[in-house]
Amino acid sequence: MSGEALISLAQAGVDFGAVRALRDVTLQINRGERVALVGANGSGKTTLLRLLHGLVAGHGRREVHALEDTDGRPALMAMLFQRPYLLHLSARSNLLLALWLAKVPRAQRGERAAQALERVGLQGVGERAARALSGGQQQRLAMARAWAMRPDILFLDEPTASLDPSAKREVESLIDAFGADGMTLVMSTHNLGQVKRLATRVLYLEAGHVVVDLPVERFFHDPLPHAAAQFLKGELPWT
Ligand SMILES: Nc1ncnc2c1ncn2[C@@H]1O[C@H](COP(=O)(O)OP(=O)(O)OP(=O)(O)O)[C@@H](O)[C@H]1O
Repeated sequence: MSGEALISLAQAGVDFGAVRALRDVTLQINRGERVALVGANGSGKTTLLRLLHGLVAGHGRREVHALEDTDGRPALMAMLFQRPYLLHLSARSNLLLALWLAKVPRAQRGERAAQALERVGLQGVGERAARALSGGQQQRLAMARAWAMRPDILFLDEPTASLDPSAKREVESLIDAFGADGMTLVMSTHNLGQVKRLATRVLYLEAGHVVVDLPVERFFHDPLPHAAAQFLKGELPWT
């Protein structure tokens, strides 16, 4: 149900040796939200994505909630990285392999892979080598692979940072469409225009701490703490 809690963190943190990458994070990701994580380099955005996904061990409490409309199944998650990790196989075989790893029955894999390629507009290149596709196509293939898993939550770590403007637009419009389909999105980005276009809620991180957590329109209009305001004005490094 829209608005129900999917993941909660309470007093959560992550240390890498002596580096305190995240500290004292208490928040909830709710169904249907599109959350943007912003902040300077090293502020902890990627670590927060990884902690929410469960890819990194932290301290404090992390809870993945049972969904109301699925007999108590916990939310399914997928992650998209800045540079997609694709194997030296055809685009279609990359999808088939992911479906096999996800234990999708063999009889369904072909159809699911074809649907996923079509969903991202790559139906014409299924037999081409994945790594020979353009950067934008590779990212769309990674999105198809995530979509094929039918995740409730998609985490995206700077998904358009290494793309040219036209590929960026294509990937952005797919992210937007996934959100419109009801997928909950949590995305780190250095692109404030993208935040305006895609997000409903913004978390601003500073030195591993979530300093601002606001609906997107308030983030761009409310008075913010000093460093966050400087960041918005482009006076802090964020490229
Ligand atoms: N595997 C790791 N081992 C040691 N330190 C790490 C590791 N991953 C991240 N860090 C440190 O944790 C802090 C937060 O890093 P993180 O990558 O989460 O920041 P970020 O906001 O995503 O940065 P960027 O915008 O540059 O991607 C940084 O000081 C970083 O150097």
